[in-house]
Amino acid sequence: MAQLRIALAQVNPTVGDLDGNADLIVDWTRAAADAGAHLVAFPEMALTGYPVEDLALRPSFVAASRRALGDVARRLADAGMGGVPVVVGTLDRRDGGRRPLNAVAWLHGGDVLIASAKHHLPNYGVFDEYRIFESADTLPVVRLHGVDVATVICEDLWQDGGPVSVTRAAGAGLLLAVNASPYERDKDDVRLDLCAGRAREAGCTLAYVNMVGGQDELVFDGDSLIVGPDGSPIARAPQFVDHLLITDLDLPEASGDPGPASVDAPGGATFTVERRTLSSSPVPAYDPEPPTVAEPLDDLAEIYAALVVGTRDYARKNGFRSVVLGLSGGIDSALVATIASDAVGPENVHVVLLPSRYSSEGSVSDAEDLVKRQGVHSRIVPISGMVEAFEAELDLHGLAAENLQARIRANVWMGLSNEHGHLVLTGGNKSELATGYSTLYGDSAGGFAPIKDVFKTTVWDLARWRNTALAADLPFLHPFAQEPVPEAIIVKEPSAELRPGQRDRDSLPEYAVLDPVLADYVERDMGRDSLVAAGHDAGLVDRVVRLVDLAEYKRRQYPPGPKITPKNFGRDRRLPITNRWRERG
Ligand SMILES: Nc1ncnc2c1ncn2[C@@H]1O[C@H](COP(=O)(O)OP(=O)(O)OC[C@H]2O[C@@H]([n+]3cccc(C(=O)O)c3)[C@H](O)[C@@H]2O)[C@@H](O)[C@H]1O
Ligand SMILES: Nc1ncnc2c1ncn2[C@@H]1O[C@H](COP(=O)(O)OP(=O)(O)OP(=O)(O)O)[C@@H](O)[C@H]1O
Ligand SMILES: NC(=O)CC[C@H](N)C(=O)O
Repeated sequence: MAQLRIALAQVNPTVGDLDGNADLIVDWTRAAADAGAHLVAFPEMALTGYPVEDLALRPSFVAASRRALGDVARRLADAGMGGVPVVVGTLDRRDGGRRPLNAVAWLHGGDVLIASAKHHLPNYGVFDEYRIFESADTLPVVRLHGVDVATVICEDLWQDGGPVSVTRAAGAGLLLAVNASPYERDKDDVRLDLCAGRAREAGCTLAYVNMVGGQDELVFDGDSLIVGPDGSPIARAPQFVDHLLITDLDLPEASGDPGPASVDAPGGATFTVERRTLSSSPVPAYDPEPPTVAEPLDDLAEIYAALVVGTRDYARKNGFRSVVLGLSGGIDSALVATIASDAVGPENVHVVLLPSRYSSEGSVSDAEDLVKRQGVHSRIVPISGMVEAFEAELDLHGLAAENLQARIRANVWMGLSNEHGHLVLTGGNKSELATGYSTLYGDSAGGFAPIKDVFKTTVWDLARWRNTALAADLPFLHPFAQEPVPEAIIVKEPSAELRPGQRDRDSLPEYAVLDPVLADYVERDMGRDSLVAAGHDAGLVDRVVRLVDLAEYKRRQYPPGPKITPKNFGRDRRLPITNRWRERG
């Protein structure tokens, strides 16, 4: 056996920021080298950020990415780190290739030593990789201190018959997977099982490095890990934070046999095994450090973390230091304000209380209680006068007059955003987006929507969870002196307060009944008959399905927000707006 100290760099790159990401790679390699690592691995497309979407189709970006990779290799060597091999995901192109490659490169001694590319291109859910990349059939195997290390890229683990299926025959002693695997609820357990199964298939230890941070509607949770050849966990990084996972591994030494130059995979592809040797003699024995094994977060903690990180990184990476939102005294805007305080700090959160003639007493007093608890900036802008002026000029009645209030509120947020440079946060939840229960250009206006993928029942759960959570539970929670969400806001009946006595339940089924139907229809794509067969009331199903189908046009105009479920409204669910298909009984 040979000893190797592996560093998995769970970093947060920014899409398109080649210079900033290059600095990240150099800085983290330095930290890994200082910790005595023999190999440092960065996530999939760490140099470009992920996903680059159609930027990959722009020759200027591909060329700049290729130049940046060579520059990083030279910078590492110039800084005295050329002796530590660095494995990094990047964007590449084959001479004469039709499309670019989602690639992984080994940097060593100032050079780009070897570059291979992803075989399985995910093209479902939020992914569009067939559109932008071409697939490759190579398995790189690099001999490092006597251990043969093979590399694969993210989706290559998720599909059968790819490079993992030939790793055992290629004789690898360590399989290194570089990933950009977005968060969704419970995915950490799925990934652990997946890695365990692939380690057993490959017959060797598997090291999995994932990205962390937010990119538009995706949030990467990190959760990098290492499992042994029998699938048993060896090391695990904490979720949602930058982390250098350093682990000492005992790995089998490569045999003298040069191994096959190509291997047929069970699915029919033939993989070329591209071999290089960096050093064939083992590292002298040293005292290994105990591995880090972080506990995964529980369900509500990880959802909340995803919402905070998604909001924080959207604001930061788009140049916003502060946010503004309407605070109504209802639970949705209360939770969004709390997420915002955790994401950018209460000193950078500006809330506006916009009472109308229909606002309840608690609308202002409960909102003010939250302002006091969290220490955010607030102002009151009564809207009755603006509404009356508008009504008088336009002669609006009924729903048109009701919606006017929501639109005037949105004008206030956008005005303050234009004036002070705040990002406007939008308060709609997934139950509202699903049923179209929001006003176009009114409460649905804004730049980023932190809870758009969170069903209303989970909104309440998260508010309760946050009131009990301590800064020790998650490193980025603000240490409020008291519970940040007033109990009065959590227990009150939901209402848009656009007309006297309006309650959500006059327009929608109770959320406890609605949300399970929505989960089955929206996230599991069940048709009308399957929904009824699953036990949902037939009348309720017909009503809900109709509301969802008719609201597609509203969703298409909704701001982006963090994905936390298996199917979000956004890249995950693409339906025609003009659509006469109706689910019928
Ligand atoms: N297929 C299509 N493609 C493009 N546009 C389409 C369209 N169909 C209608 N439209 C447009 O959409 C308009 C109707 O949508 P919209 O103006 O939103 O109005 P609408 O959906 O009729 O009313 C908003 C509803 O949201 C409720 N709500 C719930 C929670 C909070 C709030 C709040 O504001 O705080 C509101 C409110 O009580 C009311 O029931 C039509 O007048 C038309 O202009
Ligand atoms: N009186 C108000 N002052 C400030 N903002 C408001 C007011 N009323 C509504 N809004 C804005 O419009 C959004 C939509 O209102 P909606 O009633 O759907 O949500 P909510 O009041 O936060 O929660 P709930 O639905 O539980 O009452 C709010 O989140 C808030 O941003
Ligand atoms: N970047 C990828 O290839 C990600 C795809 C993979 N199924 C995941 O979600 O982890």
